[in-house]
Amino acid sequence: MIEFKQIHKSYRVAGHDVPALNGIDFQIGAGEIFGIIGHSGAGKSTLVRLINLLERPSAGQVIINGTDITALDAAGLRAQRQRIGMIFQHFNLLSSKTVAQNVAFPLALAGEHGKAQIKARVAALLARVGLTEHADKYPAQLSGGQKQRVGIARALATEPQILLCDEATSALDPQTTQAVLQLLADLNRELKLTIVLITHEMDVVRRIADRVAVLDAGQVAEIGPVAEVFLHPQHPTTRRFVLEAESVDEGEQVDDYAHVPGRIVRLTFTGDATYQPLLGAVARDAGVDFSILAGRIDRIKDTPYGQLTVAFTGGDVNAALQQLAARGLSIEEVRA
Ligand SMILES: Nc1ncnc2c1ncn2[C@@H]1O[C@H](COP(=O)(O)OP(=O)(O)OP(=O)(O)O)[C@@H](O)[C@H]1O
Repeated sequence: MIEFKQIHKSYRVAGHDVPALNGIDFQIGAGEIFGIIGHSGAGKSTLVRLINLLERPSAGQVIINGTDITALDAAGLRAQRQRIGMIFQHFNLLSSKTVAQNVAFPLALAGEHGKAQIKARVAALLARVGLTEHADKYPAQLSGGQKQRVGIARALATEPQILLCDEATSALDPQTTQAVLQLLADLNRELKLTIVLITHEMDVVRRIADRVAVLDAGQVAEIGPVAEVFLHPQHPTTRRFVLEAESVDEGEQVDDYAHVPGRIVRLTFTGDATYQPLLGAVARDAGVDFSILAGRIDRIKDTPYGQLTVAFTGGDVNAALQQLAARGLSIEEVRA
């Protein structure tokens, strides 16, 4: 478990303190995939770099599995860092070393492994990330997705319990992003690896994270299970991220509905309800008509969800909405 306790961090720039984090106080559970999302300058990189003490807090504590890492001595910190892997947006591979040598590097650095042992471990890691036949190539000969797989294999070499991902898919195309996220999700399950990923893309969080914290100006604006935060965003920053992810312009949409008669609501279905014919049954029962103005069915990690914007006319609309709510749908009024 990773605990941030009353973290403050400022940078000293030209004689002035520039605040980056302002009272961060939350926990990340062991084995979780935890997303940290925020706009540029929100403090994401600073926060994630506190976990391996690439940055030190100005005040507060970072506690990992009960140990206050801000209080460790140099040897303690070295040992702690081996239990934390990190991958980066631009991969940070050594260009003069082969794929296998890049992956072997942290093992050689740790100094605890013999040559044969390193060779076997590197082979196993490369097989796991699907790069066996690229072992002797140099980074420049690989695609972006392959480079990030090398980054992942290298980060996992010392068998860390925590993997930090700093915009790890931001330089990749959508298809490659999907494959790398799938690999991270599989590794999380297989190795019970805790994954902390920072991103400015809600879609990355939606695909693999269990929980998310939305950072805004150095503070946590919103935190919770991804489905909750994504489907019912409370903070304006979160709403903006969700709308970006869905390519929806809410203002435009409401204007478009100006000529649509009836009461307009947004219905959110999750889990099994997503595939049930609830809307038709309830409409028949309450004697209302409905027209669907917008809709999507998608997944948040493994949970299917549907969101429909619907205009109800005629009959007893209140009764229809009550019935839908009773069946577990959540209902937001778009226009009364
Ligand atoms: N080494 C540094 N020296 C001075 N100021 C810094 C340093 N690193 C970050 N900052 C400042 O701290 C604040 C938070 O930066 P940080 O890089 O953590 O944000 P971020 O959310 O990761 O942004 P981005 O997505 O652009 O990387 C910003 O105001 C930034 O200018």
